[in-house]
Amino acid sequence: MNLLEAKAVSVRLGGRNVVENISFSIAAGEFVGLIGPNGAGKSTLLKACLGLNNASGNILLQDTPLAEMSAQARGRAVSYLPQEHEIAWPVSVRHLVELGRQPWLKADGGRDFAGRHAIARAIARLGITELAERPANTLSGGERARVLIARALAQTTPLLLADEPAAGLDPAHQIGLMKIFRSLLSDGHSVVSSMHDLSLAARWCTRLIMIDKGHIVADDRPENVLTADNLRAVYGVEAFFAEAKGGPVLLPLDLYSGV
Ligand SMILES: Nc1ncnc2c1ncn2[C@@H]1O[C@H](COP(=O)(O)OP(=O)(O)OP(=O)(O)O)[C@@H](O)[C@H]1O
Repeated sequence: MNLLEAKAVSVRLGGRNVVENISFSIAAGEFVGLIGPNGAGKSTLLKACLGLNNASGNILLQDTPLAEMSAQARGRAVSYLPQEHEIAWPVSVRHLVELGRQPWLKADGGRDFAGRHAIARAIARLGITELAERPANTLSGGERARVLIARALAQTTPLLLADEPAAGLDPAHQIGLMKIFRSLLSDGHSVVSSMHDLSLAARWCTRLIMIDKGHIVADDRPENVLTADNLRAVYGVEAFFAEAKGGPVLLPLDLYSGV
């Protein structure tokens, strides 16, 4: 069973196809990096997989068409970390993380025992125990990002779709986040995450889907996607590649001159 299947998905915005005829599937135990330049269609594709925009084609979550699922069933199948980290209200960090349990709350008001564990685990994993009683709208950008990741993890879904989750995190927290995502795979969970840091993508993802102008240009193991040719053609950059003891290193060095 696939956790997610996208079949011929297109999204039309502002009079043009921003995502065009994209198909892919996500099995259990994958960490898929969604990469591509600004405006390539990554966020739009993630939103289409959640039913958040007016997409054509078919999306299936665990073999069930998204369109036939209740909001609660969707919330139990997939969690989402949006690119925007706006928190308008002075709710406590703990309460914000607790909101991740919404799809699991019982209509009879019965206690969500699994939820208590999930919330505590998510708070510990993201290292935000000290922040738990703080109003979430007073946090720094990186702290806010970690709180929202904790909320998504508290949802305990088999699939997490994350839109640039590493943006705004310092290097230690970026690596910590990559390790958390990788640790989810051993439970059969999967993560699909848009990302701009190609070194993180090369090192931590099990697979990369490279998008350009609304199309998939490569979908394979990181080393087969992050080639000099693809980086020139899609990003217009020349990059330095090396193999360090801890994994691959990829550093964009200059603009590709096209000669
Ligand atoms: N509501 C909208 N109306 C018109 N065009 C839109 C709308 N939303 C997004 N777009 C356009 O669709 C294209 C894809 O946007 P999207 O946010 O999916 O890109 P992205 O790959 O996530 O980019 P980034 O890396 O900059 O976050 C962009 O050119 C964007 O300007």
